[in-house]
Amino acid sequence: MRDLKEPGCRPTATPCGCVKPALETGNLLTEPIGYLESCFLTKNGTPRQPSICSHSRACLRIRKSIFNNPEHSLMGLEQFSHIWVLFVFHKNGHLSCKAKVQPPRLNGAKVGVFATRSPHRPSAIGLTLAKLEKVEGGAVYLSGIDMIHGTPILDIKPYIADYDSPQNLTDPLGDFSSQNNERSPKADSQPDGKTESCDLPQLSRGNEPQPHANTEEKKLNCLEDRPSGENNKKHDNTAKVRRNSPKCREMAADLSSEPRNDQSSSAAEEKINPDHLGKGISEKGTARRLRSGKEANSPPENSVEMQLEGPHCLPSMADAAQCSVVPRWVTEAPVASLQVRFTPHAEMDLGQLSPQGKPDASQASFRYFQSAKEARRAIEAVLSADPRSVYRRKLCQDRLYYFSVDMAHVTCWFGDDFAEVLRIKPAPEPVQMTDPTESLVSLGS
Ligand SMILES: C[S@@+](CC[C@H](N)C(=O)[O-])C[C@H]1O[C@@H](n2cnc3c(N)ncnc32)[C@H](O)[C@@H]1O
Repeated sequence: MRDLKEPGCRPTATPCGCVKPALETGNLLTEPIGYLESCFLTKNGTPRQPSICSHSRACLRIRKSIFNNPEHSLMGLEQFSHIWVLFVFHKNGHLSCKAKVQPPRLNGAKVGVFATRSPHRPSAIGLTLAKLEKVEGGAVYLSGIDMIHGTPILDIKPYIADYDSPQNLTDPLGDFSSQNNERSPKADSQPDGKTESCDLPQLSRGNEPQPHANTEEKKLNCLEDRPSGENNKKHDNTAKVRRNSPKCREMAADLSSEPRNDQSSSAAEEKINPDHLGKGISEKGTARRLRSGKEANSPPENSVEMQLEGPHCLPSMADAAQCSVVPRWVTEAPVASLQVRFTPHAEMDLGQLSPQGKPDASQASFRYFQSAKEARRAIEAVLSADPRSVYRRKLCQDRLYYFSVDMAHVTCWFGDDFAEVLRIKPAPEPVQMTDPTESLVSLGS
């Protein structure tokens, strides 16, 4: 095998005397294709993964400095339902070099940064799967996002289930479709020309294509290998619940993390024993969480390691190649979803924020949400996933929490298993997106 030498930081000279292009060394200076206009104004209250808040919305306008005719670069994209968005965590404050981080889902326990979706990573690059609402000229309209207003976008690519979802690569024995004696077409054509890839159309699904659902399905295929008929039956029911609930998708999604905070409590010192990081399909725990958020809350924080033990399904590497596997600490993390309630005052406040397009002179109006009801749903989704950092959750539990989504500036507080919205005021105007003259983004340190 050829020796791969560390390329070092400096560009090298080629025989012709030119400087070796940055692409060769990977030391990229790249230019954002655009800056996101997002309903989330600050990091506070921005969901940790796109699946948490399907009502969240954003717009990306391709910059004219990238393509003279931005609309040309988007031709054909409208035929896809979802796109990958690559972006820079530009509000991290500094570049992070912590090898271990503390995902909020693990409530203080640490894990390697590359095993998480933490924004704090050596190359501050984020990857989000967003729903493509529409393409209009040189602009792309998205929903289900987890990026803040002004985020520099490096690239977008279509989501193609056949390429991007491991279970679409093979069709192992024991999958649901064969069990039901129905062969499912790989792709269903939709009237609008979009192609929706779904292996299991006979199972009930939400209103919108759910790329994440495929991952769940493959996990279930693994579980089918379990010998007990009873288990299989249970799992069958679970499968249906999981597909129908957006919460299911959210659970596996929340792997974001915070940089280690030395002020945090001793629980933050909890470490995950690598021996316990077994890859397992955590059907049981997931079902338990779905049945009762409170129940899921019950294991004490220091039982994280215990929960990592005893996987229900330990696929071999061959199995793993056929299905998407996540460790149990992702699906069985000790942080449950919260109940969300609004005080009468907050309800009244919300009613006073008028929907977009029908502004009352005396009222603020939403830019991204179509109604106060939609805004309410978004606020509920954000809060039920508990957007607080581990530090805030543990040491500042009784402090008020603020965040802004679209035109709503929300004040709330948290109890043990609930979040209560106290006030909703008009948020400050977001910064207008203008094309900066200097926009080269240096990736990494
Ligand atoms: C955990 S990251 C996950 C992002 C992406 N889905 C991924 O997996 O790479 C999402 C969090 O990053 C933070 N965030 C979003 N946009 C950001 C930006 N432009 N700069 C810094 N932090 C950002 C928000 O606090 C949000 O909750």
